[in-house]
Amino acid sequence: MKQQKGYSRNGNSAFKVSKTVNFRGKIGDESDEHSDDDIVERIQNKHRLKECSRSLLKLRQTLPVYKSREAILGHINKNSVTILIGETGSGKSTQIPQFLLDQLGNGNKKKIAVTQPRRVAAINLASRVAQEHGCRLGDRVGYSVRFDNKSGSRTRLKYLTDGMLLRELMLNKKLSEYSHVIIDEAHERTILTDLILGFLKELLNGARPDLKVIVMSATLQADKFSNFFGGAPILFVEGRKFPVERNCLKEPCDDIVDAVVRCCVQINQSEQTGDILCFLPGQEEIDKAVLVLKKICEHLDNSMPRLVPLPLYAALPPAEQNKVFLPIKGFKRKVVLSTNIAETSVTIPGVKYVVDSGLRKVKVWRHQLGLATLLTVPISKASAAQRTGRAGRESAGKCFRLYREQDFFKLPAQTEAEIARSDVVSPVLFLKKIGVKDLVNWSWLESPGKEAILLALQELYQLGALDDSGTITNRGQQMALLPLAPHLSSVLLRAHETGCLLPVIDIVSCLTVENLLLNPQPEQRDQVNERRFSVATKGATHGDLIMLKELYDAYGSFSDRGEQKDWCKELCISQRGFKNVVKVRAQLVSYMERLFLFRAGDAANVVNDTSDTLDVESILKCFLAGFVKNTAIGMPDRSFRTVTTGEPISVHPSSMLFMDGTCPAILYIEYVFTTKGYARNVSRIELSWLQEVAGLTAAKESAR
Ligand SMILES: Nc1ncnc2c1ncn2[C@@H]1O[C@H](COP(=O)(O)OP(=O)(O)OP(=O)(O)O)[C@@H](O)[C@H]1O
Repeated sequence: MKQQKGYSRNGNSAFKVSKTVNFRGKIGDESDEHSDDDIVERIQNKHRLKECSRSLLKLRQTLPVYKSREAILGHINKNSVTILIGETGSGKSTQIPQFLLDQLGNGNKKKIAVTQPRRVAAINLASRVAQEHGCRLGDRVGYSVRFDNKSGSRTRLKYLTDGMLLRELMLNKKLSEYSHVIIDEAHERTILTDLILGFLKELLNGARPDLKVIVMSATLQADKFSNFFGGAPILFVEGRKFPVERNCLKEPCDDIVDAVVRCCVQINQSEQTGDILCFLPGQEEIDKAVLVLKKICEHLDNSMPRLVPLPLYAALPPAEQNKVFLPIKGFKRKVVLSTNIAETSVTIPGVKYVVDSGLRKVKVWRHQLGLATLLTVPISKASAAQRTGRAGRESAGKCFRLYREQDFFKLPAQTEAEIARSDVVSPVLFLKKIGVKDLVNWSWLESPGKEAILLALQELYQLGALDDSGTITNRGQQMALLPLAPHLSSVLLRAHETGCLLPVIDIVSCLTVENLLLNPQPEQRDQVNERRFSVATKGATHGDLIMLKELYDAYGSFSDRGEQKDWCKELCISQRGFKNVVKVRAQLVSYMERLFLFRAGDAANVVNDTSDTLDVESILKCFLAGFVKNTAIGMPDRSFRTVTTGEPISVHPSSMLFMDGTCPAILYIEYVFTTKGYARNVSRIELSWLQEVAGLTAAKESAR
C-alpha cells in the first residue's frame, strides 16, 4: 500500500466523546382481535415506547431548532409559505414536523407531509421520529416510499419521497388530506422536488389557499425559493449542535478507492472510538472498497478495532440498507461506504468520521443524441457541506476530504438543478395527467426550456400517451399510474396487449434493479461468460433482455438456498439484486392486475412462458415499441450507427452480443459514453421489425 498522504487542518478541533444509546421501538401491525397476552404485551410495549420517547426528549431539547420552537411555529402559522434555513444536524427534519404534529392535536384529522428526495432518508427519519414521538412506526408517524408503505388511517405525520407525493397528487389534486406540506432538502433540486414546488404554488394560488408550505434546506438557495413564492419570508435557525473538524489532502490522489481505504485504516489507527462513513461516487467503487477493506482487515493488528465494511447504495435491498443503521457490538468499527444517498437528512448512529471522495455519479441527458450518459463528476460546495454534516450529529466529529483545499474552492456553490440536465418525458406526462394544458407557461421553478418540452411531447406522442391534439390518452393515463419511466410503462402495456406480459414483467423487473450482473474480475471474465452462455442459450443469440429472463427463471428454479447462492457466485450475479427483482416483480404484477382487473395467476389470461417456450420475437417487439429511438443498424464493417442521428455506437463489452458480428440491427436500453458511445442491455433485432414498428410511428406522424 502507498504511504498515506498528510492532512492539513482548517476546522474546529474541539473533540468530545459521548456515549451513544440506541432505542428501538417495536414495529408491528395492528389487528382487531387480541388475546389477553396480546393486550398485556401491547400495554408493555406502549409503556416502553413512552419511556424511550421520554429519554429522547432530553436530547431533542438540546437541538438548536427545539430552542426556537415558538418562533418557528409563530412564523409558520402567520405565513402561507415559510422558507427555513438551518445548519445540518440542527433538528429541522425531525423536530419541525413534530411541532406541527403536536399543534394539530388529537382531534384534527388533517395530516402533515414531509418529502425527501431519497427513500433511505424517508425511512430513517420516520423511524427516528416515531421513537421520539413514542409511537409505533406506521401509527401516528409513518412513511411511504416506492414499493414500501408504513402508514395507515391513523398516520398524521408522513415522511414520503417526492415521487410518492406526486403519485398522491395524481389521485387527489387538492392534496385535501394535508394541512401542511414540508419540502425538505429543497436545495437538492431533484426534478420531482421542483415539480412539487411548482404544483404547490399553483395550489396556493388556486384550490388550496389555506395550505401551509414549508421549504427547508441547510444551504443557501433561500432567495430563489422566496422569489418563486412571491417573496415568502425566510427564517434562519442559528446554531449547530456539535463541531466538525475539516481536513483536506495536501496532494491530490489518483486512485479514489485506494485513498478511501487508506484513510479508513489511518482513522482506525489514530482516532478514538466512532464509526466511519465514506462517500464514494458509485456502486462499482463501493463494492471494490468493501472487498479491499475485508482483505486488509485480516492482516490488521488485534490491538485495533476490527473494521466492518458495509455498503450503502440505492440498488441494495432495504434489509441490506438497514444494516448500516444497526449498532455494532464488540471491539469493532463500522465503515459505511455510501453513494450520495446518505448525503442528506440521514443520521447513521455511531458515525463520528466522514471520508469524502468529493465525487458523485450523475446522469446527463444529451438532447442531440436523445440519450442519457452516466458521468463521474466533482460534487458542489453544498454537497460537501452536507457530507461533512453527517459527522457531528451525536458528538463532535471529523471530516476527511480526499481533495485539496484549493480544489474545494473551485467547486460550484450549488448542485445543478436536475431538470437542466435531464429529459423531461416523465414530468411532462405527469403534468398532462393532472390536466396542465399550457406546459411552457406552467409554474416551473426553473423551466427546462421550450425545446425540451416539445421533444418530450413528441416522445409521449410516439409512445401513444398523447393524441393528435396533445391530450393525454387512456394509454397515457395508465402509463402515468405505473411506477416506471414512460418508456418501460409503454413496454408493459404493449406486452399486455400482445399476451406476453409475464415474461416481459420479469425482464422489466430485472432492468429496474441496478447492477444485477456484476463485473467479473478480468481473469475470471471468460469463465463467467461461458457459464452465463450455458444457462442463457437463447440470450446468446438474442441478447441481454432474453438472457435476463433465462437467468431469472434459472434463479427461481432452486429449492435450496445454498445452491442458489453458489450459482449466483459462479455466474457473478448479485443474489441480493435478484431478491429485489422478485419484490419489484410482485409489485408490478399487482399494479397491472389493478389496472387491467385480471389475475396474473390465471393462466387463461396470461401465458407465463418458461425459457423453453419463450416467444422471443413478441417480447423483443414490445421493447422495440418503447425504445424505438434506441436502435442502431449494422454496417458492413460490423460497426453500428444509431437510427436517429447516424452516430457510431458499439456493443458494450458486458453484453452477450459483444463478440457477435451477425446482428442486422440492435435495440439497447442504455447508452453510456466512456471513451466512445456504447450500447448496454443490447438485443438483436431484425430490420423488418424495425420497419414494422417505425412504420407504425411514421404512419401516425404523417396522419397528424
Ligand atoms: N436515526 C437517528 N439516530 C440517532 N440520532 C438521530 C437520528 N436522527 C436524528 N438524530 C439526532 O437528531 C439530530 C437532528 O437531526 P435532523 O435530521 O432533524 O437534523 P437536520 O437539521 O434536519 O439535519 P440535516 O439537514 O443534516 O438533515 C441529529 O443531529 C442527531 O443528533
